[in-house]
Amino acid sequence: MSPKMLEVDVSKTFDGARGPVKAIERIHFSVDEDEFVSVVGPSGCGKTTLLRCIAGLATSTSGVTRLRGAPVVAPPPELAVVFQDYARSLFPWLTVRKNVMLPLRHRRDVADKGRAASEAIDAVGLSRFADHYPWQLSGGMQQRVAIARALAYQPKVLLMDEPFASVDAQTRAELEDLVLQVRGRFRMTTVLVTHDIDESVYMSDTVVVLSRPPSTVQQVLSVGLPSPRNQVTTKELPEFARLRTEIYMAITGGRAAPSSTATVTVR
Ligand SMILES: Nc1ncnc2c1ncn2[C@@H]1O[C@H](COP(=O)(O)OP(=O)(O)OP(=O)(O)O)[C@@H](O)[C@H]1O
Repeated sequence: MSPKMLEVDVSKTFDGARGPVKAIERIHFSVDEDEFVSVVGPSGCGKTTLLRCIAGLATSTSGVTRLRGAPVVAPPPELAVVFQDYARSLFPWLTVRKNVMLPLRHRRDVADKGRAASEAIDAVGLSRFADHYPWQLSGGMQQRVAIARALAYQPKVLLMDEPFASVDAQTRAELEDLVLQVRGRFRMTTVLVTHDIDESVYMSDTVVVLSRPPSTVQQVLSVGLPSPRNQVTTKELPEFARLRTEIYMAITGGRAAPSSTATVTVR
């Protein structure tokens, strides 16, 4: 049997000022090729720490993450990360095109780097702005640039840490749909960390629900909603409401379920 695209097994204890801080007891789950997995959980349960360990940007205290069977000990070349803070992840003195091309300098296997950058910029709808600087763009457009940069890199695995948290609700919905479109086109395995339960259901094939810290995997839910997803009709489906309620109940330990219309965010 061929290995999973990602086999995540992370435990993490930090050296705090007042002794060890056990952030992650043990988080263990796997991700198939081309699968879209969201990770949700209560505030401070270690979502960012988990993503950093999967990306090889931090080391697990015990356990190991495997990418196609190989242990991740440093950031693997076939993996890209989109962070929440687009303002800090883009270089203000470089144009959109140059920002997008920057990581490609390490990719000897991408023959036509200019074309890869143009295709990614086009995919996020920013062709007209390729020669603009980030500070000439809105927040949502800057986050599109960060997504384009990850796409141009042509990663096998895309990790995203709260990528839409800093933009307004309408832009957020647009970016969610953009990621769903390009994910299919670029054939990527994707792991999304989010506070937003609705977003996790809307975007994913699978939702991994974490417990309070020191965190473990509390529940893994398959999302069988039809694709392509639609911001209105998908969210009206009874199955969407059932899943969001189940996740909400798991995270809050059974407090009253949300109404069917409010967006559910866990902080
Ligand atoms: N470098 C560090 N040193 C000590 N403790 C840390 C460090 N980084 C994170 N922690 C602790 O580990 C726990 C998990 O933090 P993390 O940021 O991964 O959680 P999170 O789920 O992403 O948080 P949020 O929901 O607020 O985004 C927290 O208790 C945090 O204080």
